[in-house]
Amino acid sequence: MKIPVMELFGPTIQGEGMVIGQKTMFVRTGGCDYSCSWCDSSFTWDGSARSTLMETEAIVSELEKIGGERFSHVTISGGNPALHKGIGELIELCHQRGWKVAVETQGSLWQDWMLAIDDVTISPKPPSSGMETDFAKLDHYIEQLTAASSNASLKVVIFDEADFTYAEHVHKRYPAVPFFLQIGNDDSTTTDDEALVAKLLSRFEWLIERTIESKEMNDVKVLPQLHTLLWGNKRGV
Ligand SMILES: C[S@@+](CC[C@H](N)C(=O)[O-])C[C@H]1O[C@@H](n2cnc3c(N)ncnc32)[C@H](O)[C@@H]1O
Ligand SMILES: Nc1nc2[nH]cc(C(=O)O)c2c(=O)[nH]1
Ligand code: SF4
Ligand SMILES: [Mg+2]
Repeated sequence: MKIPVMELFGPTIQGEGMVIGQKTMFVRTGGCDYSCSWCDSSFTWDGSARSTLMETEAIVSELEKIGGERFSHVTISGGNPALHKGIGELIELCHQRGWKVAVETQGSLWQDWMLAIDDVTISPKPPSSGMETDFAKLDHYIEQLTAASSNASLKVVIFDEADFTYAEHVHKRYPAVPFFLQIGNDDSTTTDDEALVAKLLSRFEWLIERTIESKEMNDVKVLPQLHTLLWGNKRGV
């Protein structure tokens, strides 16, 4: 089956969430059912860049070509990878080669292949994104993953106080799911890395302090986007 691919890159490290630091390749798919105001990968859905329709075997060959034998983990992100049925076949091909597979999605669309993923990150969107969470859909998502004992986590990006309140609500609704807070990057186009890092570290400190204050947030992890601290807004890292 064919999948629209925006970019394939790596090996790099996973810069976010539950498997932060994990050496991994990335497959970034095209298209999203959301349009978050601060999306750092808006080229996947805003028409500014083109995807390439690729057979799953060709994706695997390309990963082998650019990553050689220097990886055993593949992260599928987007856009929303859950738009694409063909990813089930891609997961199978990766597993046949002994690679683990992670996915990044916002939890708005379900695919049965989600149950075959080794690390599922669900990132529901807070008010600052301009998107609205369909909690009935998210409930269903979490139920299916929990029933299958999937290795899943929730990750909420935080820009402001309203986002923090939203995150408290989400964590309270799904207390058994490992929960991550991630600092938001409000300037995902600047090339001034020094100023960007200074701003992100100061926002990170604010988020840590805010979390320390909150009695709803006793069992959470607070993280930056490690790749942004290291490489700024550079694409393909
Ligand atoms: C580009 S999205 C693609 C996967 C999926 N559409 C999603 O949103 O989960 C990958 C991750 O980047 C996060 N992200 C996007 N823009 C960001 C920004 N400006 N600052 C911090 N995190 C951001 C998303 O919340 C998500 O967790
Ligand atoms: N290094 C690195 N880590 C990431 N974690 C999530 C990413 C994404 O854009 O989905 C991402 C990315 O683009 N690069
Ligand atoms: S859901 Fe993810 S890819 Fe889609 S617009 Fe939001 S951050 Fe970007
Ligand atoms: Mg990213």
